Amino acid sequence: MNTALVINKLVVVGIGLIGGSLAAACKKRGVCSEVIGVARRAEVCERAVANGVVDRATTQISELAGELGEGDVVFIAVPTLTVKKVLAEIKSCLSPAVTITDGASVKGSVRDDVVAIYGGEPSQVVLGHPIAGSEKSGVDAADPELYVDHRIILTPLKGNGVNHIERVTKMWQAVQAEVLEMDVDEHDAVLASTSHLPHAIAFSLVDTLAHDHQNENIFRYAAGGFRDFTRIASSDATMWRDIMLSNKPAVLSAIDMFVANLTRLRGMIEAEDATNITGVFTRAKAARDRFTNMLSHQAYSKTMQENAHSHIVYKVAPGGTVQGTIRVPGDKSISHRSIMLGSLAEGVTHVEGFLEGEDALATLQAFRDMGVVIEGPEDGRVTVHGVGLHGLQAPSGPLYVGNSGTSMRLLAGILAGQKFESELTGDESLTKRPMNRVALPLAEMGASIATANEGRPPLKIHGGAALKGINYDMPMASAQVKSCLLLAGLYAEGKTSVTEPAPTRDHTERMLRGFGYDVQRTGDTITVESGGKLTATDIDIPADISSATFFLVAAAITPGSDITLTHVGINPTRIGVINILNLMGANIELSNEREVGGEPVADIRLRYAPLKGIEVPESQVPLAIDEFPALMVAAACAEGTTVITGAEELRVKETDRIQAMIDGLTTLGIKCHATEDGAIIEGGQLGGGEVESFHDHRIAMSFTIAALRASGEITVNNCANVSTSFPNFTQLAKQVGISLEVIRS
Ligand SMILES: O=C(O)C1=C[C@@H](OP(=O)(O)O)[C@@H](O)[C@H](O)C1
Ligand SMILES: C=C(OP(=O)(O)O)C(=O)O
Repeated sequence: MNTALVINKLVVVGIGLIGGSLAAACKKRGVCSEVIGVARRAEVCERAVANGVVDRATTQISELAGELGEGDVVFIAVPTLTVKKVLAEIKSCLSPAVTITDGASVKGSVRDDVVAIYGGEPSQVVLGHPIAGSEKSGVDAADPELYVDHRIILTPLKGNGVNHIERVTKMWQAVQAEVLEMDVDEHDAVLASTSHLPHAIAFSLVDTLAHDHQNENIFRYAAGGFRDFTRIASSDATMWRDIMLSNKPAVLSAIDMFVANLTRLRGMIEAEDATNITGVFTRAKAARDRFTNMLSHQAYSKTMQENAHSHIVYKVAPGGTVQGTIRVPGDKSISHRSIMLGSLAEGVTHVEGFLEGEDALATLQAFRDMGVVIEGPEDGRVTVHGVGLHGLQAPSGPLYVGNSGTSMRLLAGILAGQKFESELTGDESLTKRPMNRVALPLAEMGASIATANEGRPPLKIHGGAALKGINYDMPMASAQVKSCLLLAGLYAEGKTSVTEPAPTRDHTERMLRGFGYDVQRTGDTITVESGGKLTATDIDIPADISSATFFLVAAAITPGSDITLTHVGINPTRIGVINILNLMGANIELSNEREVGGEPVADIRLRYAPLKGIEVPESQVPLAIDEFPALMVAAACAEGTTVITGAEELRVKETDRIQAMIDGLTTLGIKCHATEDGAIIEGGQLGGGEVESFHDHRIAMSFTIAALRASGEITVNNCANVSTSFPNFTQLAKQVGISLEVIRS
C-alpha cells in the first residue's frame, strides 16, 4: 500500500447521499488508491461513474472478492434494514482482513445483524454513524464537503480489532470529520431524541396537513415557519421507515414523552393559562438560543463577545487617555437577587437593568429549571412570574451555575428549605471554591447537605429537612454566607440571625424589605423570621460599581482623563473603591444622587489627579472586595508604597486574586509581593508583557486597563470569563479610548 494513502481501496455499497459523499470526499482528497461503487441498479452505477463520484462501479459485491484484502475498506451505506443482507453477502465472499464499516443511523439493530451473521463480534466490522444527513438523497446529492466539521460516531464492538478501528477513524478524519466513540445503546437513545423524534414529527405534521381539505391553501400560505420546521419531511422515506422500525423502543419512548408534553400544552391553551404557556415558550427559547450559541461555539449569554470554550486573548496597546460618559451594565449582586426573590414572591416582578452576563444568567436558568416562568432578558428587562416561597419544582437534573459563587451559595440556602433533592454544580474554577462556609451552618440549621472532598462543589442537598433558626457568628465577612443563611431562614422554624464581623453588602436585606418581608438589624446582627411572604415588586437595577471600577481606575491612572459613569449603585456597603481612591488622591465627584428601588445611585465623574500609595484601611476591605485587582493596578501607578492587609478572602475568589495580581504586576516590572492577607506594592513604571488572568474576569479587565500606563503592549491570556460579569467590556473600553484587540482561537 502506498504510504501516503490513508486506506487502500474504498468500496462504497449504496451510492446515495451518504455513500456517494464519502466516495467523492475520499477521491477529492486522495485518501485511497481507488473508489469502487456498488449499487443495485446499473443506471446508478453509470451515473456515479459519469459524475466522477467513483472510479468504477458494479452491481455485484462478489465481483470484488479476489481483489480486496488488508488495508481496504468497505463502507455500507444502504437503508438500515438492508444492512443485514449486504453483510451476509460480504461474509460469504470477502476476506476477513478487509475492514468493514457502515453509516446506518441505528446501531443496536446492526449490531444484532452482525452477531447473527458472524456468530459473534468479528474483528473486522466497525459500526459507525456519520451525523451529516440532509433531506437530499440519491447519487446526484453526493457532496465531497458533506463531512467537513461534522461528527462521526463510531460504536466499536468488544471484538473489534484496533487496526480496523484505527483505519476507519483515520479515513473519516481524512475527509475532515470529527470522530467520537459511543456505546451502541447510548447512541440509539441519544439519536432517538435528537434525530428520530424530530423526523417522526415532521413527517407526521406534513402528512396531517396534506390530508386537510384546505391543504392547497395551507401549503400556499405556509411561509418561513412551516418551511423551516418541515424541511426534514423531504428526507428519504425508506431510510426513515427503517430507522423508526430498527430503533423502536427508544423512538416510542421519545414519542410518548413528546405527546405527553404536547397534551400538556394543549391543556394550557384550552385553559387560557398565559403564564404557563409563556413558561414553555421562554424555556424553549432560552434552550434553543443556548443551543444555537453552542453550535457556533459560544456560551449562553446573548450579548457576550467571548466564549468559555475558546481561548480569548486581549492585546492592549500602551498609552491613550480615557474620556466620555458611559453606563456600565447592571449590578451583578442585585441581578442575582432579583431573580431569586422574584421567583419566591407571589405575583409578577418586573426587573429593569438586569445584567445579561453569564453569572446572572446562570441564576436565571436555575430558576427556569425549577419551573419558574421568566421572560427575557430583553435589553435588561426581565419579567419573573413568582411561584411563592413553596412553589419551586424539583429540577430534572443538577443545577449548573457556571463560574458563579454567588449563585451557588445563595441557592444553597434556598434549596436547603425545599422538599425536593437538588444538586449544584459549576465550572472548573467554581469547583475549587470553598462551600463549607455555607454547608456547615446550613447543616447546623438541620439541612442535609453533602459536598465533595474538602467542602468543594458539587453540593448535594437532600430536601425535606425541617430547618431550625440559629444565631450564626460569621467567621469571615461574606455577603454570600449571610445571604445564604437569611434565605434559608425564610424556611426555618423561628428566627435566624447572622452576625457579621464587618459590614458586607446588604442587597439581600434591602430587597427582602422591598418585597415586603421584615428584616431586623441590631448592631452587626441581621435577623429574619419564617412565616412571612414575599410580594412581587418592580426592581430597577443600578449600574454595577464593580464594573464601573475598571473605568474609574483607568481614568485615575491616566493623565488627561475625564470620565463619567452614570446611574452607578453607591450603596454604602459597596463604596470602598471610592473611599480608597479618594484616600489615594483621586479627584472624584458624585452628582445626581437619588434612590431607585431601595438602592442609592449617582453619576460618578473622575478626572485625573496623581495618585499616592496608602495603607488601605482594613475597614474598607469588605466594601471593595471585588475591586482589589483594579485597585492593585492603581497602586502600581501611584507614587510610593501601598499596603493591603485583611484581604485574605481574595485568595478564594475565581482565582487566588492576590497571587494572580502580584504575578502579573511582577511580569510588568513592578516591585511588589504578596503577603498572607494582602500585598505590598511599590508604584513604578509599568512595562509591557504577557500576563495570565487564570480565567478570572476581574484579573483580565485589571491588566487591560493597566496598559494605559504601560510602556509596551500588554497581552492578557484567557479572557473569556469577562462575559460572566461585564459582557460589553471590550466595546466600552474601546469607546472610551483603550486600544484593545480581541484575539480568539
Ligand atoms: O453577595 C454577593 O453578591 C457577593 C459577595 C462577595 O463575595 P463574598 O460573600 O464571598 O465575600 C463578592 O465577592 C461577590 O462578587 C458577590
Ligand atoms: C467573586 C465574584 O463573584 P462570585 O463569587 O459570584 O463568583 C466576583 O464577581 O468578583
